[in-house]
Amino acid sequence: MNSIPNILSIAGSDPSGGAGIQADLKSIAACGGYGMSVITALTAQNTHGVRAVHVPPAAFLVEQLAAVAADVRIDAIKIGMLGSAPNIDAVAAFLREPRPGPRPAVVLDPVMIATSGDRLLSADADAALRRLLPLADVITPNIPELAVLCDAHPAVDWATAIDQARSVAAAHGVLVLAKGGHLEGGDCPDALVDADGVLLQLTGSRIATGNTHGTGCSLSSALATLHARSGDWAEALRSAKAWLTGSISAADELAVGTGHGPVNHFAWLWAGNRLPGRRQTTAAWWERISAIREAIDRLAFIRQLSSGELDRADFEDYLGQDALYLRTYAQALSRASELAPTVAEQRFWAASASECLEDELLLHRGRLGDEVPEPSGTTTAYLNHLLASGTGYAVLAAALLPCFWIYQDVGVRLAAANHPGHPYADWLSTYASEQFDASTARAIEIVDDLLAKADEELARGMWTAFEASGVHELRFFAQTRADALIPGEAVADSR
Ligand SMILES: Nc1ncnc2c1ncn2[C@@H]1O[C@H](COP(=O)(O)OP(=O)(O)O)[C@@H](O)[C@H]1O
Ligand SMILES: Cc1ncc(COP(=O)(O)OP(=O)(O)O)c(N)n1
Repeated sequence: MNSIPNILSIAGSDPSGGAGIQADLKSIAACGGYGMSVITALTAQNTHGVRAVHVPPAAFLVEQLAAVAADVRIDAIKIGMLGSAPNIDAVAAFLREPRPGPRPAVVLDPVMIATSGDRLLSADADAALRRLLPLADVITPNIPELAVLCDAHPAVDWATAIDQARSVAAAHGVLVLAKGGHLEGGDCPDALVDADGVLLQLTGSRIATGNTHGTGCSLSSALATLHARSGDWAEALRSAKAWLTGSISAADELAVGTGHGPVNHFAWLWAGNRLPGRRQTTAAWWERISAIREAIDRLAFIRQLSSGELDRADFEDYLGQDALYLRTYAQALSRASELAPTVAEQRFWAASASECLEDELLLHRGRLGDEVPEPSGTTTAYLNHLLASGTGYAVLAAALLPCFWIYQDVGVRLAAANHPGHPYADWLSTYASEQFDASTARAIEIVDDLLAKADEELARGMWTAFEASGVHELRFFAQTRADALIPGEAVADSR
């Protein structure tokens, strides 16, 4: 079970290790992620400032992005120094590309000028950067960058900074993290702001140190990583700020350069602090059972049903087991209705049970007559698993979900393969159902809500029930003669 999110940093290199991708990779690791870095620009800088900047052709940035995305699941993206307008456009195109799986959250640190005063974005790139802003979920400008984004003078007080953040959020449809690092005074507040105002404000005391090189890079990477773990911006910001404060407090323990030195990224962990646990979501579960889903798609039964080559006797075997399955599955749905804490959820499960029995009558009896086969060992094992999960609502809901979700997902491809002369045209036409799509979405929503409220032990139990049902789905589809695979082997191959 993989609980370490993959975080992609798209940023420039700081050879002194305090800012840029070097800071990003340290921050991602310190906050519990696996860091990857696509490099936009090389700087020659140290703790005193930037001596030179080299921006390679945007085509090479495109190559790097494509190589990573072709192979690695990306759970979140942090964007830092982009250097040039062509680089910005290349990143915008990458973010717009459709790809399978949940969309990664994007944190954009609109790096323009280093605290040392050196430019890190070419002067002609401001317009391109504005076009990129709406593709991010959160942007993290410092006070001077915020001023550029709203064509105003840099704020000299916190209230003005918040006003500017609100106007940028409204103009670009993005959350803005306003940061107080560049203000005078003993406080160092940060606030998450949307078009309507402050969503969350965190106060903090200014730590008396000159070693704050790379704090912006570090904070934005930490935010992306912690959001990938928790799924919640407010929670991610609280944890990121606590971690960064610890890292700034311990910055003077390092002896790196004689200027404006870096923060101590691992001090917080070395002091024995623990990261918050990763919050689970059904989207992540769905990813984790991708091998099971792919194995289902590879089954001869599915492929032959899709092409129309499936032997009629194999089809009838499947229908017989499906009819038996649906009867007891309806009991498990009714049990969920009995356990549901709200009337809305009670009604949802009860309606699903009723639809399931109607399907059994309409779809199966019409084709099979009154002949009811014996349940196979595979069918019995799946049903026993569902009935045994009925001791608690959350675990039962998680166990029921794959039957909605996998059936709907496989059904999309089967329905697409249908055509007027298809030998199983009437059966395949039952797969494209907007009503079933809506029920699947509702079941996902219910299980996600339950997961958000579950403690670690319950979440583990829910995942175990969900994964087991995924395996039972595979075995169920694999049980006809069409598949030479022994179901146990198919499952072993898929995990
Ligand atoms: N001396 C400091 N003490 C505590 N927190 C600081 C200090 N300097 C910066 N921070 C925090 O570091 C983060 C980055 O802030 P800021 O310096 O405003 O951005 P940037 O590094 O992008 O210029 C913010 O969370 C800010 O509150
Ligand atoms: C390569 C590179 N990227 C970004 C920055 C700017 O760093 P930031 O975290 O905004 O902090 P300061 O060091 O400017 O306070 C950089 N210097 N180099």
